[in-house]
Order: sequence, then C-alpha cells, then structure tokens
Amino acid sequence: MESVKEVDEEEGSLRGQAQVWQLMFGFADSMALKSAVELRLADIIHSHGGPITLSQIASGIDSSSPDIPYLARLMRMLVRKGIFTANDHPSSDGGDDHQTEYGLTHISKWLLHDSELSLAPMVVMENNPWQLAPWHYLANCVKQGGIAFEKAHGCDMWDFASRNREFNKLFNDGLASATKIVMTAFVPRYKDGFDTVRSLVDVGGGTGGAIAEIVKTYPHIEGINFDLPHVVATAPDYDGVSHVGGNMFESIPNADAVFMKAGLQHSSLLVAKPMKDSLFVLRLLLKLLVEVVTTHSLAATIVVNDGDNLSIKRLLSTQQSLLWREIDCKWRQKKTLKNC
Ligand SMILES: C[S@@+](CC[C@H](N)C(=O)[O-])C[C@H]1O[C@@H](n2cnc3c(N)ncnc32)[C@H](O)[C@@H]1O
Repeated sequence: MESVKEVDEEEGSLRGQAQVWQLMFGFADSMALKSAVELRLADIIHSHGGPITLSQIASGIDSSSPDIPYLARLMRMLVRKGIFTANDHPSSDGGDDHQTEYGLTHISKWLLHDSELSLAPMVVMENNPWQLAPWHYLANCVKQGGIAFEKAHGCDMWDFASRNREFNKLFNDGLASATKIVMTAFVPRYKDGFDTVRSLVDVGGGTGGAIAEIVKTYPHIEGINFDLPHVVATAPDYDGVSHVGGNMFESIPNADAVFMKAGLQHSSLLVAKPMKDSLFVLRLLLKLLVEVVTTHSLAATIVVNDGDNLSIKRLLSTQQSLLWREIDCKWRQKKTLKNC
C-alpha cells in the first residue's frame, strides 16, 4: 500500500505537471484577449445593450462569412477567463433547446473601443508581433546581458518607431489609452500640487494626453508636451498645450516644473551620455528613481519641481507614498554625500 507521503508526492507531481502545461500555453490567454479586441466582441455586445447570442455576435463581426464554431470556441475560452458571461436561456420558439447569451463583465468593459477609458489600444499594442519578438530573447539576455528589443529588432524602440509608422502609431495610441486612465485618477487627487505652477513640461510626454489632462483641470498652466520629433509630429492639438520635438538628453524646454510619466526605461542612456548642468537635477532624480523603482518593480508617475527647493510630490496610494519616502531619503543621502 502506498504511504501518505508517496500519495502526496504523486499528487504534487501531477499538479506540477498540470501547471507546466498551463504555463506552456499561457500565451493563448493573451492571444484570446487580443482577438476579442480585434473582433470588437465587447463593442458588439455593448451595442445591443445587453447579452446576445452567438449568431448575433457573429453578425456584428466585420466579415462576410465568420466561422461560427471557431467563434464558439473563442467565446468559451473568454468566458472561462471571466471576460464575458454566458447564460443559458430557453429558446424563443418554446422548444426544449436552450441558447446561450453572452454578456459583458467588469473585464470586457475595459475593451470597448469607443469608451472614454479603454485598454483596447494597449492590448493590441502589447500583443503585437513587434512587441512580442523581444520576449524570445529573454534567456539570451540572461546569458549575455543586453536589451531584448534591440536583439529582436536591431535598434532601440525609439529608433524603430521613428522608422516604422505603423509601430509608432500602435505604440503611441496604446500609451495614450493607458495614460488617460492614470491621469483621470491622478489629476483630481493631486489637488493643490499644480496651483503654483505656471508652466509645465511633460518630458517624454508621447502624444500629449497627460499634459492635456492637467491643463484641462488647471487652465492657468501653459503646457508643453516634449517628445521625439516623430512622436510629436503625430500628436493631436490640445487647448493650452504646445508640442515640442527634441531629444531630452540634449535639452528640454524651460518651464516652472517638469513632469515625467513612464519615461524611466531610458536610464541606460542617462548614464551613457555626458550630463549638462541644466539637466543635472533631473538626471540625478531619474537615477534615484531608477534605483528605487527597479527595487519596487513599480512604474512611477512623478511630478518634479525643478529648482533649488527640489521636491517630488505624487501619491495616489500608500504604496506610492512609501515609494516617495524612499526616493526622498535617497535624494537627501546623495545630496549630503555629493557623490552623484
Ligand atoms: C513609455 S513612453 C511614455 C509616454 C508618456 N509619458 C505616457 O506615459 O503615456 C516613453 C516616451 O519617451 C519618449 N522618448 C524616448 N526617448 C526620448 C528622448 N531621448 N527625448 C524625448 N523623448 C523621448 C518616447 O518617444 C515615448 O513617447
């Protein structure tokens, strides 16, 4: 007879094997999500104002002959992941048959294209083959170091975007959608933070959505959206915001304060290029942030008052308050040691 220990061992081993199979096909979840966005499944259900059948979904898909069994399999997977609901109802002809109706959930509401706050462009961008290719270099990066995106595409992401209009648009639209969500939460909570700021430059501001949100709430601010020329060239006009193209490692436009969001991946360049006095504070701060943010694996959104009385104010949650305290502490240490 098998001992309890042997049974536990066998059970654990089987579970382990099942988990390997799940992980092996982990990409299928991302691809199903991306397909849902590409087929606009959430939009189709939303446009009916409530749950609908498979054939109603199919008739909303932009295809003259959608493959219904394929769609059924995709819907089954999306329902299992909680992206849609599925409920059986007696069929309308009164027979014994039941038909399944699919509805939206809290997840799929973030996939609506025409919603003001949507993650649909981000889902498409992050799961695009250009963005997925670098993941195949993960092991190589561990062995040899280096940057996965450059290994996959032969140049850094910004060069790639400057040469590939489709990628540039995908990337900028994706970031803009996620940024709109962050800024909608952040700007009203930051309350007094912008009162004394007359001009604000968003460094690496993408197509300007973040600074536009700030200026909309604080119209006394003159907003400057600063990013690489190929990015600002595609930026829409926003009231109170001017777009300036350039390279932040060379110079940044003058303003009372500097705002940066999700621009920290440039840290390697920061170290590689000589510092200029005018950018000293910003560079130092970025160095500190890179240290702290890397430790916390947390994307930081920060507001910096660039001047003698340097201060960083930001803080939506306790976790981020902790992050700030650590940045502040490191900043003071470095200032004392003068070792930056
Ligand atoms: C991760 S995106 C963040 C965009 C925006 N801040 C947001 O959160 O939506 C980083 C941005 O930095 C810009 N960028 C990269 N290198 C830059 C440089 N040397 N000078 C100015 N902008 C740069 C990119 O074009 C990109 O728009």
